[in-house]
Amino acid sequence: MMWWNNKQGKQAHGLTMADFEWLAHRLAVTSPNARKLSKREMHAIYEECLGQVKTASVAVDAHERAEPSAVLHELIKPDALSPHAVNPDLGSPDAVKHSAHAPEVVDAELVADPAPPVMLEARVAKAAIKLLHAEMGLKPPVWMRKVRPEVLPAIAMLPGMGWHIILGKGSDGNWVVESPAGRTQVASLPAGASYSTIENTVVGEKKASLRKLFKQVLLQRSHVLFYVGFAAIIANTLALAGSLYSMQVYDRVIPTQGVPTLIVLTTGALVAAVFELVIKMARSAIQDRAMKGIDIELGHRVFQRLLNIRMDQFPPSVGSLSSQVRGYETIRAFVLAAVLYCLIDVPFAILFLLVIVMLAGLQMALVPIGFFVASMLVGLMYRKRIQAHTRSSTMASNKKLGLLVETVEGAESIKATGAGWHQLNRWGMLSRESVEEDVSIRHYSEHASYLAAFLQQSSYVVLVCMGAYIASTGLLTTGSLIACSILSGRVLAPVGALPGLIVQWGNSKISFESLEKVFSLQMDNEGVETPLVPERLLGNIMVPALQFAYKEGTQGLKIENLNIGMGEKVGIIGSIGAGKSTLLKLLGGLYKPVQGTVLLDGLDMQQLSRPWLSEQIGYIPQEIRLLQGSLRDNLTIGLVGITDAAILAACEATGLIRLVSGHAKGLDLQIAEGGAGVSGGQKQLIALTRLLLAKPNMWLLDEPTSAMDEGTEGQALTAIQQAATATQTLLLVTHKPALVALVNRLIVLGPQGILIDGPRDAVLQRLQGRPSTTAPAETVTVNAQEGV
Ligand SMILES: Nc1ncnc2c1ncn2[C@@H]1O[C@H](COP(=O)(O)OP(=O)(O)OP(=O)(O)O)[C@@H](O)[C@H]1O
Repeated sequence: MMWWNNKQGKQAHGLTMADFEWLAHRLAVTSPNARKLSKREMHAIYEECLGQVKTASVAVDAHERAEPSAVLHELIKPDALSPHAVNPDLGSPDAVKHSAHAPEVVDAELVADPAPPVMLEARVAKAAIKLLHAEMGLKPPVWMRKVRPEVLPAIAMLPGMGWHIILGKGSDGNWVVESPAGRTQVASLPAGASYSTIENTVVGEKKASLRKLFKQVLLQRSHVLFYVGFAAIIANTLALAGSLYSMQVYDRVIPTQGVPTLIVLTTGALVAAVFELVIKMARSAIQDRAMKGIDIELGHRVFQRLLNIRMDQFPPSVGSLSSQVRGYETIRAFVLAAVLYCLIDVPFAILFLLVIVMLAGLQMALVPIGFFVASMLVGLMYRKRIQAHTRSSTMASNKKLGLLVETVEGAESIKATGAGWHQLNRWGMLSRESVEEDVSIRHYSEHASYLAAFLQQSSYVVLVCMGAYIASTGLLTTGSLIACSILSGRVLAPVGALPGLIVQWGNSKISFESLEKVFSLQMDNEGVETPLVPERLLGNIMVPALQFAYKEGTQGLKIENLNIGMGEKVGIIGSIGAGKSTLLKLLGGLYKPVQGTVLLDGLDMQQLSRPWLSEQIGYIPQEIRLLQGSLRDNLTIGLVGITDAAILAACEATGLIRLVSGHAKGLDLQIAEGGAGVSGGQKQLIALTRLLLAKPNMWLLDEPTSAMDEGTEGQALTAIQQAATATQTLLLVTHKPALVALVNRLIVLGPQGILIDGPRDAVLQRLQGRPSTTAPAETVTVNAQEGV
C-alpha cells in the first residue's frame, strides 16, 4: 500500500476547501451580524493553514518514506500542496499527470493510487475554523467531546464521516446532520467526535485596541499560566526542603552524630532536588510553548492590522513604521516577565519571608523589606533617565532604518546623481545620535544593575549578621540561621530583579506608545461593523461631491459631480500633479474622501468590504511593486484555482509569453524583493497579465503601458480591449495618445478639479481648438474655470 494511503487514513476526517467554504457560509447564515468573507479571503485563511500542513507533511514524508523513488519524490514534493492545488481539479490523479510539475514517466502503481487529497487534518482544521471565526468577528470556537440538543447548531468533526453541522434531533430520535453533500439523518454520533456550538455573538474584533489585543492573547493562554504557576508552587515548595535539610543536619545530625538520620535526610533532600529539576524543566517546556503561541498570534494580529491600514493613512516613513510594528516583541517580553514575576516570584518571596519570620522572628523580615523599598527606588530613579534616552535612541534607529531602506531602494539614483556623500552624512549623524543614546542607556542600565547587586549583597550580610546576633542570644539555632541565610537568597533574588524589571517597563512603554500610534491609524472599512459583500459589482460610479487632501490644510482634489455608468470606458488625462492617480485611488476605494462620498452601484464605497473590492476591481498602480517569489507566484498572487494553462493563455494574450519562453526557468523565474530582476515594461506586463487572470468586473488602470515599446503596447491594449467586456467599467489614466483609443469618454483633470468631461473625440477636438464633428457641443461639459 502506498504511504499516502496511510496518510489518507489519518486524514479520513480532513477538512477540504469545499467543506471550509460551506462552513463559512453556514456560520454567516447562523450569525447574520458576522462579517461576510469573500471567497478569496476564505481561500487565504485556508491556504495559511495549508502552509502549516506543508511544513508538517514535509517532515512526516521524510520520516515515513523508507526508500523514496524519484517519481514518488516528485509527486509528493511540497508543490503538490501549492495554492493552485487547492483547485479540486488538481486534486485528481489526472490533474497531477497533466500539471506542469508532473513527471513524464509515472510508475504504474503510483498512477493507480489516488493523489493525496488537499485537506487539513483535524488539528490544523480546528485552527483554520478558529481563524475563520476571528475574521468573521465571532467568538472563538470551544471544542467539546459531547453535544446536547439545546446548544445546537454545532460544527462537528465526526470520525469516519468528516465535517458536518449538527442541526438537531428529530422526533424519531435521529440526529439531523448536514454536510456540503446535503442533509441526512444518523441514529448515533460516532465516538471520538468534537463539537463546537455556533454562537450568534459578534465580538467586534476590529475595534480592538493594542491594550485589548495583548489582554486577549494572554487571557487565551491563561491555562498555561495556571500550569506554570502550579509547577512553580511545587518547585518552590521542594526548594524549601533544601533549607530545612540544612537546618536539620546542623541542629539534629551533627550534635547527635546520627548517621542513619543523615542518610534518610540526604536521600529525601536528593529526591526533592531531582523532583525540582524535573518540575522546572516541565515548567520551562510549557512556558516555551506558550511563548511561541503568543508570539505567533501577536505577530499575526499586528501584521494583519498593518495590512488593514487604509492607504491614505499609511505613514510615509517605511523605516519608522517597520520598527514601530516590531515593537510588540519588546512589549510581549516585558508583559510576560511582569506576569510571571507577579504570579510566581513575588508570592514565593513572601512565603519564604514568612518562613524566615517563623524561624527567626519579625525583625529578620525587616531587612528584605527595607531592601525591597531601596530596590524600588533605584528602579524608579533610573527608569525615567533610561526611558528618555530610549525614546531618542528609538527615534534615531527608526530614522536610520528609513535611510537604509531609501538608500537600498534608490541606490541607482544615488549613484547616478552622486548623492552618496549626502546619504553618508545623514547616516553618520544618525549613527552618532543613536550611539550616544545607546551608550547612555547602557551606562544607566549597568548602574541600576550594579546598585541592585550591591543592595542584594549588603542585605545578605545584614541578614546573616542579624541572625548571628540573635543566635548569640540563644534565640536562634545554628541550623535555623543557615536555613534563614539560604532562604534569604530566594527572597532577595526577586527583589534584586525589580530595578531591571522597572527599566524594562520603561522600554516597553515607549514601544507601546509607538505601536499604539500604528493602531490608531484608520483602517479599511473604518467604523463599519459589517462591511457589505454584494453578489457582484456592476460598475456604476457616482460622486455627488468630493474633497480630498493628503495633509490637512493643503490644496487637494475637488470634484463637484461625476457620474460614470456601467460599461463606460473613460480616459482621465491632465497635466502632471493634477490628481489623476489620486482620483483613481478614490474611485477604487483605496483612499477615503475628506468630504463627500464615492458611491459604487449606489452604495458608499467605505461600506463595501475591502477584500471584496480587491476581488471585483482590477487596479494597476502607476508604480508597480512585484513581490519576492517566482513569476508564477506574482501572476497568481491573491487568486484561487489558477491553472498553468490559464497562466500561459493570459501570457500569450499580453505578450508576456516572450519573457516566459525566453527564460530557461519559465514561470519559475525568480523575482527578487521589490521586483528586481525584471524591467519596468515587463513589470507592467506582469501586472496586466495578473489582471487578466483575476477577471475583475471593473478596471482601474494608471498609465499601464507607460514603460512599454510600441509593439508590446499594441498587444497589451488589444488584450485589455478583449478582456474588458462591454458591460465592464474601465477607467484609464494616461498621457499616451495610443491609449485614448481604448476609451469613448475623456475627463480632463486640472488642479481645480474636472475641467472638461465628454465624448472622447469631442474632447480631443476641443483640446486641439477645433469644433467637434462627431459630437454635439452640448455633450461636452466644460468647467467655467477651464485652464488646460
Ligand atoms: N502620498 C502623497 N502624499 C502627499 N502628497 C501627494 C501624495 N501623492 C501625491 N501627492 C500630491 O498630490 C497631487 C496629485 O498627485 P497625483 O499623483 O494624483 O497626480 P497625477 O495627476 O497622477 O500626476 P502624474 O501625471 O504626474 O502621475 C500632487 O500635487 C502630488 O504632489
